[in-house]
Amino acid sequence: MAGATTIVQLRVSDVRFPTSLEQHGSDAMHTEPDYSVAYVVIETDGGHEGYGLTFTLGKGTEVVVCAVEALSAFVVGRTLQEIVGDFRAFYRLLTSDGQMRWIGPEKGVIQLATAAVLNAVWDLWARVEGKEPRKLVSCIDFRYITDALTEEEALGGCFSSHEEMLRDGYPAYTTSCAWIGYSDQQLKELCTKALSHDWTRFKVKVGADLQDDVRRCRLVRQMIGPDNTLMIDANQRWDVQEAITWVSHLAEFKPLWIEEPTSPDDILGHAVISKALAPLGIGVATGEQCHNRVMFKQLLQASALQFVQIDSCRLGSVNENLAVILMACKFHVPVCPHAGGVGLCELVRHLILFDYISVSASLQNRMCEYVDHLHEHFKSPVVIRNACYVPPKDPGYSTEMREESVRRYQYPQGEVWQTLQATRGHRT
Ligand SMILES: C[C@H](O)[C@@H](O)CC(=O)C(=O)O
Ligand SMILES: [Mg+2]
Repeated sequence: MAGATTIVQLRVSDVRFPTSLEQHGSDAMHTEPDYSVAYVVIETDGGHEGYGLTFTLGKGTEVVVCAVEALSAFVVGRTLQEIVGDFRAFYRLLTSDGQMRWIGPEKGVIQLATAAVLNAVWDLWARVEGKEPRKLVSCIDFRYITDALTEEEALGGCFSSHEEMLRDGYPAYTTSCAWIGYSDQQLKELCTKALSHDWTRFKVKVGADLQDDVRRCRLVRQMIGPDNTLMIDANQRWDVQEAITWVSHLAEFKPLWIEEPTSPDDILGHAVISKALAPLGIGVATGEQCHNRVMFKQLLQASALQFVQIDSCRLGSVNENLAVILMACKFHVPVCPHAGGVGLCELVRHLILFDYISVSASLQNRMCEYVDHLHEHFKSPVVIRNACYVPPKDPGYSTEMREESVRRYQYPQGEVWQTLQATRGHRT
């Protein structure tokens, strides 16, 4: 790395997209999401910039913005070299401040803010220089997980060639055909279109009404045929026994997994559901609201999930995602990241390529979520070829948004929101 680079400024914006107008992103628990981000820009004295974000659903983004501002004092004035020279210590500084940790620790709003800030640091670092495995493992805080994974074990990973990824890409599945607010007609049209673009794996939102679920799953299964893959996602709608009963009614449609059947905090509940559904050939997937490595450790130790859904903006950035990817490998559970939202596909492709090239060296039962909204707002948007993620080429973590997008969608002063409020009285 060149000479010392001091971070002199951190800016954060509340950027919201009115996706609820067309029910994009809707599910049984989040019926009208406005996909949003707390968007962070850090600037160095040498004129370098790093970009970071965390994903939100509209209201409350202002709270995350406030938490990012509270964390900025740990970042501004430090050199990049100081931070990445002992990234593990810096992660701990951010998450373990003797006063601030009281509003976490490592969970909720403060953890989302940590992700946004650290994603910006990773982006800055990746723009400035390359990295090697020992360095990456040194970024992980092993506190609370050494009973499941030690640093020595983490260093002994498998390695695979990146040539295959450059040639074929990383397999993806689509969630864009079957949000809960979409009509049956929309489902049909979107499935037809996706099939014509070589998609073979489809996720359907369920959990609001059983008869609707039966009809929608039947429709999608008929559209995609018996050989393509179907997943279902309840977004935490049920109690444990209710989940087992409800999903058993949907078993005839042969879903590969039920995602987030119950509270994301209920590890033993997930274990009970996993055990009950295993004879039906249905696995449990969870993680998009799993806020730290310790929760994932317990889910893995309790055999409570069969698919690990890391999230680039829910866990404390790359540092924690690396820890979870390595633990999942040790427990032989495939990582199938959560993506979509705003920018999650852009970020997560880096993590999934790391999993394949440096950790698992396997594609068995592995695929990464894809949602086809809002990529146009990013400077290095995701590229999908034959239903696979194409490896990114630009330096950095692909977190940089287009300036015009940030300006137009800034909440509430951006012109998009001003116009919506004036013309349609869109709720704020
Ligand atoms: C509110 C979000 O759109 C959520 O439904 C996303 C999700 O569960 C998924 O992509 O999986
Ligand atoms: Mg989900």
